Amino acid sequence: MNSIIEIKDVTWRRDDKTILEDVNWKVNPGEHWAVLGLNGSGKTTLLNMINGYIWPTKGQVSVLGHRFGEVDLRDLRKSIGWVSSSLQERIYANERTQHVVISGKHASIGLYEKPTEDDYAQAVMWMKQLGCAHLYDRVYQGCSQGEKQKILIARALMASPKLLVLDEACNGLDFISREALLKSIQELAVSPDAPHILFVTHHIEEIVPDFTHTVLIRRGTVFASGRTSDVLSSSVLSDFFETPVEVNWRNNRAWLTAGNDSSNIE
Ligand SMILES: Nc1ncnc2c1ncn2[C@@H]1O[C@H](COP(=O)(O)OP(=O)(O)OP(=O)(O)O)[C@@H](O)[C@H]1O
Repeated sequence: MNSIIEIKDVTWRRDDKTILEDVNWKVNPGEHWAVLGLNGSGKTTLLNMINGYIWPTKGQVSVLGHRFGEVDLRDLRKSIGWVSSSLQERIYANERTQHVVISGKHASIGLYEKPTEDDYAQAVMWMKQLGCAHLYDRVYQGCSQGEKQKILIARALMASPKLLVLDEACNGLDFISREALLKSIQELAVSPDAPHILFVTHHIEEIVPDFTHTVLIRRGTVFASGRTSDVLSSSVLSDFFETPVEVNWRNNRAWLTAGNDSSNIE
């Protein structure tokens, strides 16, 4: 497979509005990407396109080596895991954690078949990988926000996806829960046969070193993309945010502070 994702000259218009414009972006095998953009910049639209929920007005999309128009999108979606807040809201309140995880095997909400021994064994394996095996047999709704995210990631892994989209996975987490989740995601990223990860965020400090590459989305266009260490520089980000910011690297992570002149931040 030459590329995991290839988006060529893609534009998407809705009504009179251009939501994505001339987007070019390539994810190669072996890369994990952070997707960073402000509210309304077009990240979700781009993800919806990658998952085949919307079709480009212009340009070409290939995902996991399949060109849109030449592939059954329902089949393709089986290879894509997606964890988002909208999924969080759909899980049944009284479901046990291991059953939430097992439901990922067929991407269903709830279970329609009696799980096999093998299903339970796999659920435990993925819960261990995510550092949440201690939550086995707990009621899902009783888990904390960070614990729920780990369970939902384990759920997505039950289908052995080749691409895993984590959409604002750290939203609503306190510092400790956020760091615990990021640690689990990093361990997943370096594990054998790890899926390619797309980590969508508003926050630079969530971009851990295993996200080898970063794409910056602004107003429906790719502002910059490339190796994370190159993209997350003070000069690139000051241009991106259109206000001076300073990036400090600590433990291979970029930390952002407003620069001298923060008068543009309202
Ligand atoms: N179906 C649609 N019809 C019209 N406008 C849309 C549609 N989908 C998205 N938009 C608009 O496109 C822009 C980009 O939205 P999108 O949800 O992709 O941004 P985002 O980067 O994911 O934002 P956030 O970080 O706030 O979730 C927004 O202005 C949004 O209102």
